[in-house]
Amino acid sequence: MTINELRKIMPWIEDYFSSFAIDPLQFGNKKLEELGSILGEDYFIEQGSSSLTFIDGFFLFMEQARALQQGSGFTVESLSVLPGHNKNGEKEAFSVDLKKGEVTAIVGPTGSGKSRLLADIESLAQEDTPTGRKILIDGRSPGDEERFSTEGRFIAQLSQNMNFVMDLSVEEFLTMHAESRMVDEISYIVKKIYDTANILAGEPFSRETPVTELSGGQSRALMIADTALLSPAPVVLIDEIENAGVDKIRSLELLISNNKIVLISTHDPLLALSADQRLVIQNGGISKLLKTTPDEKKYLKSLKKIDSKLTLIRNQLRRGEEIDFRDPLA
Ligand SMILES: Nc1ncnc2c1ncn2[C@@H]1O[C@H](COP(=O)(O)OP(=O)(O)OP(=O)(O)O)[C@@H](O)[C@H]1O
Repeated sequence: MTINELRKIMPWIEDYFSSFAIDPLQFGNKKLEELGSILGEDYFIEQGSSSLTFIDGFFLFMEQARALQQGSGFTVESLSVLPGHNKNGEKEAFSVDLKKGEVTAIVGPTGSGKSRLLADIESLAQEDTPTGRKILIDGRSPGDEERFSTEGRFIAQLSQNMNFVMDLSVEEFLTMHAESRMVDEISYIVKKIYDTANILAGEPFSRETPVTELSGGQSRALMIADTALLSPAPVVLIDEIENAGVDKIRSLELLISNNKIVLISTHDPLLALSADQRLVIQNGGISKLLKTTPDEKKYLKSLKKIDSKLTLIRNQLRRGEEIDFRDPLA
């Protein structure tokens, strides 16, 4: 195929050419293999490469881009947390298996070690963190490459503070992320994430807002929508969604609907009971694993009513209004 023909089916290959300072339009009717002799070996040596590496690299680039287009290529059926020890050095009693499509809440007093457990999973701990826990993916220990690679990471973490380091608008940020994921309909997915984030956020924001100017709740909402709709990561860790001023139940539903393994550290009864099960952490160690019972699920309905009433009052207070006492729950 000529370079023009290749560009037609894979427009993103232009990036590869530009990394060698080659303008593909200039050689559109040539074949890739001809570039070596047209430009000469010295040209490639000047670029710190060789014509052979240029050709080999092209095929590698194509393979990686294709893999990206088809998602991360990474599916995870289960994560296992093998016992470590609590803050007194006492061994945890059992290991925990987390499966695809399951939501697990992590509950326990302040300072008990909920964030530590999330951090162990995030770093795929191999007995090398303060808890001594070991994390297995689909029953096997991850290799160093999986643990330390910054590319194609399969765990997405939504932490309590979202700090953006780049001064881009919301639209530019989402477009850049969508481009890097090589999705086909960039403007469609950008709009979908933006609309969803605005539904989740307490206060709406515009596409032109610089990400660094978003409030805590708005940036959290943006990251939740982005993680649910664009990130291929099959594992999502959430640290205390409740303090962020986002619609927590909708956020959870959005993440669950994407068939991921979701772990959420929480002090919120509504979130804890929305999960399929909850891990109880005490003094740095996992002490219990409780399945959410049918009675608890039933109770969840009344909790939701109380919660929506609370949200209403919170919004009235925020808007500087007086509280409406007409509702029987008030
Ligand atoms: N098994 C352990 N061994 C040693 N240190 C631990 C262990 N588990 C947790 N810690 C440490 O205890 C401290 C508190 O833990 P962490 O921040 O995870 O608590 P938390 O439950 O998330 O608290 P909060 O609810 O306030 O966010 C951290 O410094 C953490 O590293």
